[in-house]
Amino acid sequence: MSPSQTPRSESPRLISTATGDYDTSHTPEVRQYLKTYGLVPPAVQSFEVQAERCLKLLAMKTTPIEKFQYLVHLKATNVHLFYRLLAENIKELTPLIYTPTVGEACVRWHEIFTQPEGMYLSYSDRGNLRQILNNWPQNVEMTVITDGSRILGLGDLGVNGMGIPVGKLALYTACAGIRPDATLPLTIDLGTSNKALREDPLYMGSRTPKVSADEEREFLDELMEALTDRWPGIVIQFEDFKNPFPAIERYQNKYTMFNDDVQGTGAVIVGGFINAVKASGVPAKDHRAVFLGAGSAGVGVAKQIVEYFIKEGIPEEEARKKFWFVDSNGLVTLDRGDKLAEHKVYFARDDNNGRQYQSLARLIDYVQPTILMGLSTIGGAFNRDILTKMAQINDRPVIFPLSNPSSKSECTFEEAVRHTEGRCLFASGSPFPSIEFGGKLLTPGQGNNMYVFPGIGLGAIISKATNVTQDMIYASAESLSTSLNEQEIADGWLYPDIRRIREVSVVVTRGVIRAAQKNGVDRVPELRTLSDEKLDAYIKERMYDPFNDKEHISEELAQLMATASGLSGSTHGINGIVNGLQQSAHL
Ligand SMILES: NC(=O)C1=CN([C@@H]2O[C@H](COP(=O)(O)OP(=O)(O)OC[C@H]3O[C@@H](n4cnc5c(N)ncnc54)[C@H](O)[C@@H]3O)[C@@H](O)[C@H]2O)C=CC1
Ligand SMILES: CC(=O)C(=O)O
Ligand SMILES: [Mg+2]
Repeated sequence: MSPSQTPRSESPRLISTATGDYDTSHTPEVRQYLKTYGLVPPAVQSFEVQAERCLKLLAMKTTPIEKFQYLVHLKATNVHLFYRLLAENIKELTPLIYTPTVGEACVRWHEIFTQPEGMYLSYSDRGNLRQILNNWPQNVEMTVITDGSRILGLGDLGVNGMGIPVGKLALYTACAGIRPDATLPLTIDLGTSNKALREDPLYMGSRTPKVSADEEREFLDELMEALTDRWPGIVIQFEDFKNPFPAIERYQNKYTMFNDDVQGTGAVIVGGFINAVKASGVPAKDHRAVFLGAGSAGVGVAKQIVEYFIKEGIPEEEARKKFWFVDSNGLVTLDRGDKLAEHKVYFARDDNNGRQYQSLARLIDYVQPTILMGLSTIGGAFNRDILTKMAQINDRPVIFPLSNPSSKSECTFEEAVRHTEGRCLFASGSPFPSIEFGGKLLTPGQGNNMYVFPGIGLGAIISKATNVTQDMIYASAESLSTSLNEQEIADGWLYPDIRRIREVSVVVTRGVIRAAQKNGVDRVPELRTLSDEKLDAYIKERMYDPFNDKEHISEELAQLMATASGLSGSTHGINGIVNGLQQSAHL
């Protein structure tokens, strides 16, 4: 074919975002078809060659933020290549698009912004939300919403919080294969309590203080209705709200929604906790947990551990008493003299005999806990003294510093290992490197909701669930705990290798779908009769594969790609296609 020939068809073409059109892996025939012939350098390049260039470019960037920006650019210009690169390097790249780097990116969002990557809806837009949603050009299956009011452990960052929905949804695509063009990062601009941002000339949100709780509720009522009207079947994840409880209460039985910080975090920690309990050698009934931080994540985690204890045969009243919470005012007790937020009351102690504990160290002496959880946003709070105490009390202390990003982690992996003589059962919210200790290579667990939210979302989408029930959330935890392979179990890991996240997400998705069916909230009866094996195959088939994007490609184009690769009519994936491409000479 000569470059001057017209393409064989005007439409339909690759329509996702057209960002894959300039992919240098396309053959001359495909370029002709896409009308990109001559607009792309002549050589046809395999993914391996493309990846080599991307990784070299990434290595040339000296700071995490520069690397983050390069990956934002890659996603905007070649979405499939971005996801191929991410799939092949998930362990190395996740810290650059998610915690910890996304934390710094959000803090500096107003300085580093180059292009919009989602929707912004402001309080002043109320009354028109449904109409504004029409401006989003694609069909949406999954949205992540934040109001930016508690971004990781970094406080209220207003609309700078957009990095979080963008990062979470990139993981939805990378980990569970939700199509990138079916995701909507959504930031609602309800004002911010962050005065410095309000006064910064580069800040891109409203320069007003945060609206009241009543105003927020009215706005969210309109938004939830608008979203489900515009995209019936949409799954809505709430993320990083300072006070997430009213929305959970109000919407969980009305819409297909969940809150990731309360419910997703609870599930991921139960998933690892089940394995930690087994490894600790201490039966569930003998565990005692001290939590530093009694916010949405802390209470969400503890509530789900209570559910686990109950399933282990421990009565609820006894299970509830296994928790001691410390917040910024000390041990949470019923008689400490301040008005407790409603979510803390369930775990507030009434057996403290009037004694109030301000110091974590003294509380540890008093409780003698087997478990220490950190969801406090206080970096370094698990200091040498605290860790040493935990090691003195327990053979295998459970140490979970879960605050994000890394700077807010209550301790590092190295500190936990060193001060517990390598005996701790450890998971942190942000990743830490493996370390050598006592002649062994020790690898930390990452107790981050990224292990479950992709499967919760995909399970709800596939089963067309009317609601995300608590059983679906709990099922994600149980499924996660069973997803470790023999080697991971033998090595004493609490969570599976993140490099297997797509396999793990299939297991989690299946568990979530089965729970939806059990609760009768599913709307795809055909899936009920499938065996687990067949359901897994169905889930995998449904997942977007950046190496072999079959959707939104016309038959003609698919044929053209397959012909070029010598795989006519087959869907063997990019590797097959790439091998073919490498052999085909450019014109
Ligand atoms: N690993 C994971 O998957 C997740 C981690 N997180 C992290 O958990 C942290 C907390 O999140 P939320 O509970 O939503 O925030 P939050 O603001 O609702 O709660 C923070 C809690 O820490 C307490 N606190 C603050 N200063 C303290 C101090 N000096 N001593 C003792 N307690 C203190 C507060 O009183 C409050 O109870 C954040 O860093 C967040 O990034 C949250 C969700 C998921
Ligand atoms: C991981 C997460 O959701 C958080 O730190 O808020
Ligand atoms: Mg969060």
